[in-house]
Amino acid sequence: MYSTEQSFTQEEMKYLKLLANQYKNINSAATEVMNLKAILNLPKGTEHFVSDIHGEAESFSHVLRNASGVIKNHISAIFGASLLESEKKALATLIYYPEKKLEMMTEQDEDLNDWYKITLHRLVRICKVVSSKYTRSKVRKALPKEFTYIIEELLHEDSISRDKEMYYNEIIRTIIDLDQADRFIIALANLIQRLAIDQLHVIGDIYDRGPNAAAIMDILAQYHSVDIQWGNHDIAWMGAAAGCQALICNVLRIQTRYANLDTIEEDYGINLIPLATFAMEKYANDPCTQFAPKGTEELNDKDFNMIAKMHKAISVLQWKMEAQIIKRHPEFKMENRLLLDKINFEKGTIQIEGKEYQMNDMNFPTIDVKDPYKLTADEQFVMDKIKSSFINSQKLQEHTRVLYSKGSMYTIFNSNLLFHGGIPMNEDGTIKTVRFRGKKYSGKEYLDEVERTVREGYFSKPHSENKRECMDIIWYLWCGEDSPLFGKKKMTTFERYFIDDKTTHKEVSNPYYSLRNEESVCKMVLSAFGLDPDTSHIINGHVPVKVSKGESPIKANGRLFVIDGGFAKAYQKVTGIAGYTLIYNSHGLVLVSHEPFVSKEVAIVQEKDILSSTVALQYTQDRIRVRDTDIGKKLLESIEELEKLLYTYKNGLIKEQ
Ligand SMILES: O=P(O)(O)OC[C@H]1O[C@](O)(COP(=O)(O)O)[C@@H](O)[C@@H]1O
Ligand SMILES: [Mn+2]
Repeated sequence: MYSTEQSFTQEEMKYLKLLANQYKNINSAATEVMNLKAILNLPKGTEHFVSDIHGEAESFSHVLRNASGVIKNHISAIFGASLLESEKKALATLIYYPEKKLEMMTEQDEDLNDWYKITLHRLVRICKVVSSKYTRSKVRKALPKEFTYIIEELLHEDSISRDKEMYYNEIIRTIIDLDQADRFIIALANLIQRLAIDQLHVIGDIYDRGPNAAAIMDILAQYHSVDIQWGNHDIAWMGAAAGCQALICNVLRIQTRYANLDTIEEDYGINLIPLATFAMEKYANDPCTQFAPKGTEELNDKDFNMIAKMHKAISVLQWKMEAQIIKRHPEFKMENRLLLDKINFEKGTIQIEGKEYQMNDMNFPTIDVKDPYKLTADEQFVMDKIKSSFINSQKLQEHTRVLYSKGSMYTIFNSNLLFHGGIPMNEDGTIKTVRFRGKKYSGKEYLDEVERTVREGYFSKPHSENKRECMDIIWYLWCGEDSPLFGKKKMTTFERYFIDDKTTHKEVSNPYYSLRNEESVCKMVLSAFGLDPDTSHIINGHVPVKVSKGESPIKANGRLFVIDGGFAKAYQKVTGIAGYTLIYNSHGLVLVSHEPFVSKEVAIVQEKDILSSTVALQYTQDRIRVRDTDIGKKLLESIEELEKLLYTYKNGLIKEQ
């Protein structure tokens, strides 16, 4: 509170007068202070962290539906021993997949009235618990329009008096009598899912490898509250959508490598006929063995062969387009990635960093030995066509804008520092100073500057020199040594296709990836981002945690978590599990590991959840309240301003309106 000597600067008075327009008198300012103080005491909302989804929309959607175990925990806490395990499972599945589960119930052809009654009662009980963390107004905003009134009545009924209980039962009976039970159950199930998670964090790599990145983007686009930290694969798509040709080739190369042409053609409406025709003609008699697509049990021979040819054609085009960027930017120091001119076309070998290697394939019909990076007229035609399709794909551009508006290089949220890859560091454990666009930056400033450039690359004037420059930098972020999103000495794509000697495939990681095991290093990074090193955490994705080899996702004495456990099916052999997610609720942090997701059908029919285990990391006795969160800090500031306003009213400095 403020003493009578309290005086305000002119600036403050100006601000308080503006505030007085919103809170016109003592009563309204006082009411707001009381409301805000009440919010401060609510338990902190639940945060959900996922990473490296890599196109696996079905597993991702399942993990969102079960909120990494949050819903199951609510069911157990509410019903305890009063329900059989099988009943709890059935209830959980109903909440995750209400439409499908109801369809199955109706097929059973029994009288469902009792089931409806019991189920509706149970769902309302769960709704009461999940909504108790929020203000009434926030819950109201989440309610489905058509049932707002009834749900509010049910949520706030306390069954103390018999009258009330009768009223409550009456509502439920009416819902059933009017054949509205299905609709109502679906609405309640969705509401529970919606309220179970307050904030979703996606720590990068939504795209590539898996079949359905576009579906994931659709889910994220309409999710109630999400932030995204860009991954190297996302940035590649963002650059491609901006029109960077080298990245367009890269994303097409990966789509053909994993035989995911549907994402390109069906989801994004990008016409691949020019590439297919070109590839079929140029590689007519080439089996393109090294370019056989992966995970293709369902493909017929004809498609398989065509995709392999497209894969090779676009890869060669990629190396040509990349060479143009590398030559434009000596400061990228990527000349060692110029490999087409190191091929000895007579001997069938290649010279890399002073050593000669055997090439396993020497059929390069589009490469002019004298000028290996020059595009043939046909290649230029294909490139132009594809580029125009990327730029003009409405859906791709929509999704890219979601990545821009909800995404960033890093996010600081409730004392956690979230980023996909790493902070470039030196061997000695110091943060590396990087020359970027002519100036020197390190750590947070470097990431901020990179982020600004990524935005410029997409939003600045089409066809301008500046846009091209920024798009080149976006390409660098995909595969450059000092890219915080990539962070390896080089990306050995060419070597992986053409050289059998595996020593050439090695991609050496930046020292960050081993240094982050040390608590002191993580604390230093946290401090560099303005966070309290003793209570904050770093959360990363990007590098699959090799659980089967005994690696732990918890590093640096609990200061850092890596939650890339392998949503990507192609990587589950390496990790041994199907992904980690993290939950941060009002009790603390919980790490959840997942088993491979078989299919939606199995999840529903067998009522199979894929949670394999949960580890409570840092659990507090006292519940974490909104006052302890970032939002809480903002609310405390607002309360302080309102108290100043109250003071001005009470001391005649500002008139009530
Ligand atoms: O396993 P794939 O699809 O062949 O991709 C390998 C490439 O992917 C990368 O690992 C980058 O992808 P991630 O960000 O998923 O690790 C490169 O370093 C590597 O060259
Ligand atoms: Mn990655």
